[in-house]
Order: sequence, then structure tokens, then C-alpha cells
Amino acid sequence: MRTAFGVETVRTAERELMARLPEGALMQRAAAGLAAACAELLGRVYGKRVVLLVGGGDNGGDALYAGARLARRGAGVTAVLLAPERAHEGGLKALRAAGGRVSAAAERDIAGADLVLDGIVGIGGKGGLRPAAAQLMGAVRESGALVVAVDLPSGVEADTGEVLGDAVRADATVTFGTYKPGLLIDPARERAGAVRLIDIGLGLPAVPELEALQYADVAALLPVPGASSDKYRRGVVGIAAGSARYPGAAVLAVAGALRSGAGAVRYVGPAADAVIARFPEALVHAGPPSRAGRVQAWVVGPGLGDDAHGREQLRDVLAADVPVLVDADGLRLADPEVVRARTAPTLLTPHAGEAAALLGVERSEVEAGRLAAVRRLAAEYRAAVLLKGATTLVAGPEGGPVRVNPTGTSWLATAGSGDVLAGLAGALLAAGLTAVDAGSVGAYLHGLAARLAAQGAPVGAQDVAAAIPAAWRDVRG
Ligand SMILES: NC(=O)C1=CN([C@@H]2O[C@H](COP(=O)(O)OP(=O)(O)OC[C@H]3O[C@@H](n4cnc5c(N)ncnc54)[C@H](OP(=O)(O)O)[C@@H]3O)[C@@H](O)[C@H]2O)[C@@H](O)CC1
Ligand SMILES: Nc1ncnc2c1ncn2[C@@H]1O[C@H](COP(=O)(O)OP(=O)(O)O)[C@@H](O)[C@H]1O
Ligand SMILES: [K+]
Repeated sequence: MRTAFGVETVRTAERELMARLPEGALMQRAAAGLAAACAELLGRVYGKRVVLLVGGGDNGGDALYAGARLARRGAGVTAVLLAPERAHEGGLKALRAAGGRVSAAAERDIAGADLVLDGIVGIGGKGGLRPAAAQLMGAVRESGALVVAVDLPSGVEADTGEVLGDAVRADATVTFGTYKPGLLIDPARERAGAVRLIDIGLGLPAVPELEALQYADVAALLPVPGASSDKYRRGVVGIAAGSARYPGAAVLAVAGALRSGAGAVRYVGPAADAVIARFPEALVHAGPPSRAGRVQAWVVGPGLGDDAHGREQLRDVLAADVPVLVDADGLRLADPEVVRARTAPTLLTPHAGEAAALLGVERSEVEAGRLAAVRRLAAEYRAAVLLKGATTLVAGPEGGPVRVNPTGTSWLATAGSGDVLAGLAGALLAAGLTAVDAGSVGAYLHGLAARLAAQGAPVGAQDVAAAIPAAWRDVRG
């Protein structure tokens, strides 16, 4: 599991560790890791031109000490001091001793750089870049230099992933001690480039702010049938989706569910003919969901429409005493009180627009502050919530770490891919995963399937569904 901790926790761990170490030791560890990462990115250090953007705090100190190490290996290193009177004294001395110099013409030095090290501000930052730093960003962009952020791209919010003003756009970020939420959540994540973690020996608490499943975690959660499995023990997922107007949503949700480890898929709704034509293995039923036969979890909502029939189906499913995944129209029509009162697990899967409607805020507010939005939704609806989008997040109703999906790809931004995810995660619920596991494993496989299907070219939702088995194979090695 990859984990991320917020600034307060990092500060506490840092204080505890610093009390046991000689002064400056932590910064030296950080700078050594940073310099090594820069050297690797540069290929050859000797003769390369490195510009350090140095703010008034320890983030600038890291940059200066790393710059000194690069200067000792033969790089021409120049420091641009954004707060000259507060620049880290020891770092500056070390840089000068190693043959580095302070810039007298920032834009000219930046124009000739091979690598720009962003040490403007780290976890001590609030708000976007200030004007003096923001002004240099044009020159940085035009230089074509590699941009490496120290700890975080300056200008992003470490704890939330928000970007409240101008921010550095890095090719790579070298972060210390732990990932910070902002390195994993968009829009900030996108500014960080490839993130590398340097272990500096911080002792961190057991429960992180944020966690991201890795291959091994997903592999351990996948419902693989055993010798004594039968279709019922593997789990039957019911899909109440589609309408005369949107039969395709039903087909796509069934397509996702069929490749996701459940033993059988039952479909209930007006798109039965379309479903059977495409998937003869689906079990279809014409009556209400409660009469469809045994299921271990329901998916309700994709393409449901909002006529009386759709509303009735939703009511019926929400009354079932099994896990329920509510998506799309189901989210729009569900009575919040009924959702809150459910005793079996509920997983809501809104995109930003649906989440905004559920919270009564603007969509832009959800997109800018995804972490706060998913937590608030989970608390207000007493349900697990999977917030879809550029960074998919999954929160449980009891608080605890939020899961962030590491496999997302913007190729998924195609009509119907959410329906596939609903079927996929619903089948995982039926197979017995908790709502948070079903949501996060579902999102993981969904993103991976899209990547495998797309390989850098556009794909449709059906292609994503068809690639789910390949994603399974990839995860199981
Ligand atoms: N934690 C650890 O374990 C370790 C931490 N280490 C390193 O220390 C870093 C944290 O250092 P830090 O605490 O000195 O804060 P830092 O991020 O340099 O900035 C503070 C200064 O910036 C200013 N400022 C604020 N907002 C701003 C903005 N938007 N734009 C511009 N300026 C802004 C603010 O000044 P003021 O508001 O007073 O003007 C303040 O003086 C951390 O990220 C890591 O790199 C490693 O060395 C070792 C292990
Ligand atoms: N920019 C993006 N980057 C990564 N994933 C995205 C992006 N935009 C959308 N997605 C993913 O695509 C899917 C779209 O689902 P949804 O919005 O419900 O669309 P639809 O209703 O058309 O199926 C979700 O899984 C979402 O996380
Ligand atoms: K920085």
C-alpha cells in the first residue's frame, strides 16, 4: 500500500526524529536523495547547468545543499534567491564553498539551464506562487529545462491537492519521508510529474490520511474461485439499469459485471432484449428486483431514467438487505433519508457533477477540493462513496484513510465507461468485498483495463469492459 500523510503529521514526526539526530542531519538526508535523483535525471552531471529557485524556508535549504552536491560533481550551479534576506544560511555557504554562485540575472540564467530545481516553498506553503516567483515561470517554461520540484511543486496545497493560484509544473518531484495528499490528488498531482520518495527515517503513525492500492494489495483482494466454489458462492450480482431511452447503459453495466469475478449476473429492467442479445449468459427478469431471485449485491442507476418505473426499481433495490451500489440516475432520485437508514453497505459512485448536486455546491468546488468532497459525502450519506474523475477517491462511512486510485487515465473520459465501472464494482460487492474494497479494486481494474485497451489511442466503454480480464491477469502476474 502506498500511503500519504498530511503536513501536521509530517511536522510531528520530523520534530521527534530531529530531537534524536545531530542538527542538520535530516536536511542532509533530504539533500543527498535529491541530488542523487537530479544526477540520475541529468544522466551526466559534469558541465550541466543547474538553476536553484530558492525561497525563504527549509525547502530552499534542501535545494541549496543539493545544488552544492551537484556543483561538487562539476555542474555549474546558480541560485536565484526569492527571499535573499531569509535564504538558508548554511545552504548558501555550502553552495558557495562548492563553487556555486548567486544569480544576478535570474531570467538569463534560467534560459540557459539544463535543470531547474524548485525550492521555492514546500510543506510550509499556503496559496499559489507569489508574484516574484510566478513571474519566473514563463522563463522556466521557455528554457525547456527539466524541472524538479523539491518535496512538492511550489504553489500546490500539500494536504488537499488544491491549486489556488499559480503553481510550478514539474517533470519530477522528489519528496521526503512520505507522500503528501497533494502529490496523489488532482489538480495538484498533475503538477508533480513523476514522484520519487526519499526515505529520511520519519516514524509515521499506523493510519495514513490517504492510501493507494498497489498490485499486491489488489491481487490479494481479487475474488478467485476455489475448488468448492459454485456460482452462488462466487456471488450473484443484480443489475437494475437501463431504460427504453438508454438501453446501452444496461448492456455496459452487465458487460462490466460479467468480467469481474461474480458467479452470475441477473439483469432486471426494460433492456432485457438488448442485454440477452449481447450476453446470453446473463439471467434476465421482467418483474421488480425484489422478485428476481437471490442476489448478493445490487447495482442500480445507470441509464435508469426518472420515470415511475425507474423510481420504483430504485425504491425496491434500496429496500434490499444486501450491499447496493447506486450510480447515475439512482443518485439523482435516491431519498437521502432512505440511503442513510440502510443497514447493509451502500456504495455511491458519483462523478463531480453528481457529487455537487448531492452536496448542494458547485461542480467546480468538488473538482477543486475532491478530498473534502468525498469525505463530506460519505459522512452525510453514511455510505461508502467513490468519487469519479481525474483522480478517483473512495471514502468509507466511518472516516479513516481515503483510498486514491493510482491507475486512472483520461482515456476513460468516454461515455458509458462509468456504467462499466458500476457493473465491475457491483460484482466485487457481490463476491463479498467491503464497499471500500469493492470501490477501490473496481476503480483500479477499470483504470488498468482502460490503459491496456487504449495503449495511447482512443477507446470506447465496451473496449474497457473487454479488457478487464487482461487487467486481472496483469494484477495476478
Ligand atoms: N518535514 C521534514 O521532515 C523535512 C523537511 N524538509 C524540508 O523543509 C520544508 C519545509 O520547510 P519550512 O517549514 O521552512 O517551510 P517552506 O516550505 O520552506 O516554506 C516556508 C516559507 O515560505 C514562505 N511561503 C509560504 N507560502 C508561500 C508561497 N505560496 N509562495 C512563496 N513563499 C511562501 C513562508 O514565508 P512567509 O509567509 O513568512 O513569507 C515561509 O518562510 C519541506 O517542504 C522540505 O523541503 C527537509 O529538509 C528535511 C525533512
Ligand atoms: N480526466 C479523467 N481522468 C481519469 N479518469 C476519468 C477522467 N474523466 C473521467 N474519468 C473516468 O471515466 C469514468 C466516467 O464515468 P461517468 O462520469 O459516470 O461517465 P458515464 O456516465 O458516461 O459512464 C469514471 O470512471 C471516471 O473516473
Ligand atoms: K518546492
